[in-house]
Amino acid sequence: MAGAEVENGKHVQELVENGIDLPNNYIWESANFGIINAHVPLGDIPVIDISQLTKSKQLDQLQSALSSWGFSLSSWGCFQAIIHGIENSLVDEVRQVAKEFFQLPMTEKQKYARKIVIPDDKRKLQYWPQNPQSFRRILHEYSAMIQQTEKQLLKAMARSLCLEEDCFLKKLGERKLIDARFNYYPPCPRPDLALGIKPHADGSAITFLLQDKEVEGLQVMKDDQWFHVPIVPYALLVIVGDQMEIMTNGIFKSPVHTALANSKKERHTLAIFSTPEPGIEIEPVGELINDKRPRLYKGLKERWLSKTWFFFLLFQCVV
Ligand SMILES: O=C(O)CCC(=O)C(=O)O
Ligand SMILES: [Fe+2]
Repeated sequence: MAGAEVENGKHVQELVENGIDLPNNYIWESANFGIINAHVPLGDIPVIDISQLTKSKQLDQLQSALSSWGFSLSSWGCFQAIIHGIENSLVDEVRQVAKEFFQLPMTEKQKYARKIVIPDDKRKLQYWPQNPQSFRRILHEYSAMIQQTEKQLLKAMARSLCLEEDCFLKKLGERKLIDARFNYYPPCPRPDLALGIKPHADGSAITFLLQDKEVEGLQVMKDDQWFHVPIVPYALLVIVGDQMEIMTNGIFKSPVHTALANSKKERHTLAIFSTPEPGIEIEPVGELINDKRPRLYKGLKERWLSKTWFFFLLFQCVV
């Protein structure tokens, strides 16, 4: 599914191509999240070697990156995964086809536009671009690798909470979904006024975010303060999603994050969202509910309220 904000029938990419100034309804105003600030402190986001998650040191790192116990100890809810088993060459290929896709004429991109992509029992290959030609092969390989990493990670996350290692995997169901969203942020005439992506928490169980190789823009909120997320070459930013927050009864928090636009440079990112099997209602793990920690649900996080400066492409990869 290709998706975008549309202004007078034009996508933001076309607004940029036609040299149109920022329309008023792209101006970001929020009572809750304040003004756009490109100069926030650098976040000390943990960097974790995924290949070592069987070791207790890395498991402790994982726990401290993700676990918030009560009010005294808060966590990032995300970390930079390195040595994740996905070859740098494949990551480069993914970036390359994403760039090529967004450079195609709008009419070509719109061939893949769908209002909704309903989960089915097979990959929705017909909605995946055939142009660039290697797009399908590369996305297929990449999503298969991500699935392996995800499995390893979900087990480690469970172990870090002293839970049976398959417990999250079981809760998400045998037919959980993997969605891939290619985000494209064209240069924006007023990045001080319009956001790339508005503050939100992901509705997934976990998200694997491949950041742009060079152009920064992501900010994450911790203790009510925004932090800038650095680019770690070839790392995947693993972000706790709302479903994981629910499964862990609020011990792992899904962090609010946002992406700024850039006045000169375009920016590409790829978010892979792992979500529960459709129809499954996610509940907290029983062992994480007790007298000290009653069953806790966070309400829905801030939803998408105003228009944002990006263009995306969403695919269902694996079921
Ligand atoms: O592009 C980014 O840096 C963030 C993307 C994101 O948060 C999302 O797609 O949910
Ligand atoms: Fe997100």
